[in-house]
Amino acid sequence: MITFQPHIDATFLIVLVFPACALDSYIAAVYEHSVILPNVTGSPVCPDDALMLMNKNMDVLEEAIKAAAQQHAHIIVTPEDGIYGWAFTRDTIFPYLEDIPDPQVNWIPCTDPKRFAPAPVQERLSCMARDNALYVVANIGDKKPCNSSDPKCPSNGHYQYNTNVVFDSDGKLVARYHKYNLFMSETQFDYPKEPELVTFNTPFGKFGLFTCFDILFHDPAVTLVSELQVDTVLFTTAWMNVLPHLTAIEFHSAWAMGLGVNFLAADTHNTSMAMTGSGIYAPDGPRAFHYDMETENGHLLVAELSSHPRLSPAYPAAVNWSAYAKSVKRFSSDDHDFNGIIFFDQFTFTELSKPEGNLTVCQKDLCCHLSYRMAEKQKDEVYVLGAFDGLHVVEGQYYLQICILLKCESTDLKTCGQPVAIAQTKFETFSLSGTFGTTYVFPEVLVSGVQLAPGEFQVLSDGRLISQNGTSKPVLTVALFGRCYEKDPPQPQSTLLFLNNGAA
Ligand SMILES: CC(C)(CO)[C@@H](O)C(=O)NCCC(=O)NCCS
Repeated sequence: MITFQPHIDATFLIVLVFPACALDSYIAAVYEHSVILPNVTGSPVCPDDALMLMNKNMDVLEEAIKAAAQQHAHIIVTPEDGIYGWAFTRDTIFPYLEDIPDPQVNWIPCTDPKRFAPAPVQERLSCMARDNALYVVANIGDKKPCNSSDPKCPSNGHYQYNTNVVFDSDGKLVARYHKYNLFMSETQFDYPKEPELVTFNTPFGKFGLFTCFDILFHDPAVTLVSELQVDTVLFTTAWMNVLPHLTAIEFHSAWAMGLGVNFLAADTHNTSMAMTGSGIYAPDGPRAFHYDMETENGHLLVAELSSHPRLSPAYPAAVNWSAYAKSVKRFSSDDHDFNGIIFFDQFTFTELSKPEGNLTVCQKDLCCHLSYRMAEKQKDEVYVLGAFDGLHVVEGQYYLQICILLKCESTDLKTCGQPVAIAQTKFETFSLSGTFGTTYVFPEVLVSGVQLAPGEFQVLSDGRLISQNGTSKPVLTVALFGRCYEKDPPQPQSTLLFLNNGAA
């Protein structure tokens, strides 16, 4: 605090010389928001009605932001589509959009609201950040005028972008990111011509941001970490959970671990769309997470993180994901292999028929090895080990290599791979590995009730995902989710491609 005193005191000098002292750790908050949706209309509403709906959502976000500030949070992330929802056409979303300037203009909307007016949403978000003295991350819609000299200019004369914005603790706009990998239903938005690598520096580390479906692809997500070396990723999402391997908390925590970054994931909450699952994840495991399919309530998470997780002594040395698996021979024959489907992909499975054992299952270039011991083999539960090496083509195209241990939906082997949320079987130990042809592997562990198991498993430098003492809750899924980005079709994937290939 600068106090007005006639002499220059020590506090004043420190503030002058170190305007922001570096912090070794900071307090992060994410808010899972149960978004108030507009009525579905065929024609656009007027701007006042659009703002009224957005203000209702911002009323709720403001309470969460105040509560986070009371718990001394330095930054809070709020979800994708959290201010206006998602059921739009290009025309009906238009009244919800604002022209969001490049942050280089140095703008505090709260103190200078008319400079790029009309911008009531940016003004209010900026004031929430300023009044509560913390960074606020939100997802809103940007519109950018274009004209007929641009052959790609949409017919309404505007590009429309799904956009993350960040306001610092003075309320200044410090980052703007336009979503690149739009999900199939997002026909209301355009994608930017090139993926944007958006970062900003704070006294508590370097931050990068992207949105939802971006997490499945190389750009900008992987580049932000591997080349721009961000410490923490800010992630807004409206994630529709897919068991057994693509639930929000499971996949987002695995991405943080696989790439070795902090990851703040704020999910929209809407149980009818299977949207729930937010978290504060560090490279060595989750610090806080939330999954709730029982209520329609929002939920605030607050936890402390290291500002530079890669510098911490606990940070694991680089992992060679295939070292162990390539050094051993097959554990078991393929005599009892069978096929099954996980989320439209045909896996090769083999059953864990004994209470303990060593198994191998292969598909194409990928062999997966499992060593395990169950606490007790339950008669009414069946587990399998599975392998998949191929291009996933439904709701997007991306090349996968996956090793997975999962509980089948029933004792009928035909149900293996179908969603199941509850289990009874505890494992005393497991060790899973695979002969991956990629360095991008995300280690997943999901336990009964769709929960995470912080601190109950680890990755060894030879690529084994192990649990020495088992997890305290019964196992749903243990997986090594590998991504072979170089085998993907070109990015980004247009809506047209989804229309041609989208099954479901
Ligand atoms: C898990 C996944 C990828 C399976 O296809 C899918 O269910 C999913 O959550 N996709 C990302 C959703 C997204 O971008 N939402 C924003 C607009 S509604």
